[in-house]
Amino acid sequence: MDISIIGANGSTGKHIANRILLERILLPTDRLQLVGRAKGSSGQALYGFRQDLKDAFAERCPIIDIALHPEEVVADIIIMTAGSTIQAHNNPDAPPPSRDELAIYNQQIAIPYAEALAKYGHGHEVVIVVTNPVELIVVIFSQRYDRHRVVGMGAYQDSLRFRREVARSVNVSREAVHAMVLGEHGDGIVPVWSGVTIQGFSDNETQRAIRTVRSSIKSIDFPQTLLRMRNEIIKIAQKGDLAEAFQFFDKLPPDIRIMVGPFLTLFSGTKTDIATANATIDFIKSMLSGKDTVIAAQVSLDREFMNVTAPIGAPVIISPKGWDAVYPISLSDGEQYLFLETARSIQEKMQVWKV
Ligand SMILES: NC(=O)c1ccc[n+]([C@@H]2O[C@H](COP(=O)([O-])OP(=O)(O)OC[C@H]3O[C@@H](n4cnc5c(N)ncnc54)[C@H](O)[C@@H]3O)[C@@H](O)[C@H]2O)c1
Repeated sequence: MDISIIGANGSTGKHIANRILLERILLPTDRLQLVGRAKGSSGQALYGFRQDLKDAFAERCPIIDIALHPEEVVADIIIMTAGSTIQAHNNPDAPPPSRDELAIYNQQIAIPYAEALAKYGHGHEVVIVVTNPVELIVVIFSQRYDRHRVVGMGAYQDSLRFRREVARSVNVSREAVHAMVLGEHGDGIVPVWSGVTIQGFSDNETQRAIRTVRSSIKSIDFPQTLLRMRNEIIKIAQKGDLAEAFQFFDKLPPDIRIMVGPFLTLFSGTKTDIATANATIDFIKSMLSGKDTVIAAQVSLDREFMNVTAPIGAPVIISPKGWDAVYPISLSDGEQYLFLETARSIQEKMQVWKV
């Protein structure tokens, strides 16, 4: 098996490469391809990065090659991590950072890779999209290549965060909580409270626990609550008191923490690259396990779920071929409303971004 990481010299790309080798996802006879751009420092730095990986993993290293042009990308699994990332700012009058700011720039990076894949690919590649805005980059690849072989990591990572935050609030381990986040990897997230199960809790106990910890009784109130709480915490972070901001964060409801956590991390001057690499590796392992696994991921829907046609986080069955089908979970009325509103908002953005 071959894996290609586009943007391998970036912080997320590097962590992913390291984890692939650490967890022996590739055998010494397999190939890892590190992809950078010919113009710019990353192309040069990849030669050094390859050397560092060889030093670290010696005979456990797969064959590592370097590609500096989109048409040279060849692999069974292509991980798209190239692109710019959002920056924190300290201007209280400016809107909070949003992944949407990256659209124009990252779109231009993704298109040549999607076109090269459509032209030179063997048709069996699976593309895992990490680059933001995830929905946009998923649609760019899906328009040019088999959409069932393109999946975005955002909803998967948000779901892992949701499980962890619920677990933290009810004092169990993340493994004991099953939960999904659908919708957008951004303000339009849809935490599916109606589907939460907690190992060791009866249905009644689960419902009681959820009522105690969730941010709003009704899903339709969630977006407003999220905006209000996020603005409050960003103000504290912009004052420069990150210790206080993280104390405030710990008291927030779990569905708010999913969204606020990455922003607060950004304001502290660091990134979410380790968690993202971890989620990507987790995802690849599930995909390669051969078992039909249901996960939340951004895919380009064509009416398979709630009659929506948009790139959006949906419950899908994944396999080594990508996503085979949507898994028909039922949502509460409020969650359905949120999901459809998010789909409408994503469709509007796609029109603005002209895809
Ligand atoms: N989905 C998620 O949960 C999640 C989490 C973290 C980051 N991200 C996204 O992943 C992307 C990368 O984030 P990062 O923190 O690693 O950024 P980074 O700036 O550290 O790395 C980006 C890399 O992309 C490379 N690059 C730029 N243009 C390229 C091109 N044309 N071809 C090949 N490589 C190119 C750069 O040289 C750089 O090495 C961003 O869009 C970020 O928003 C997503």
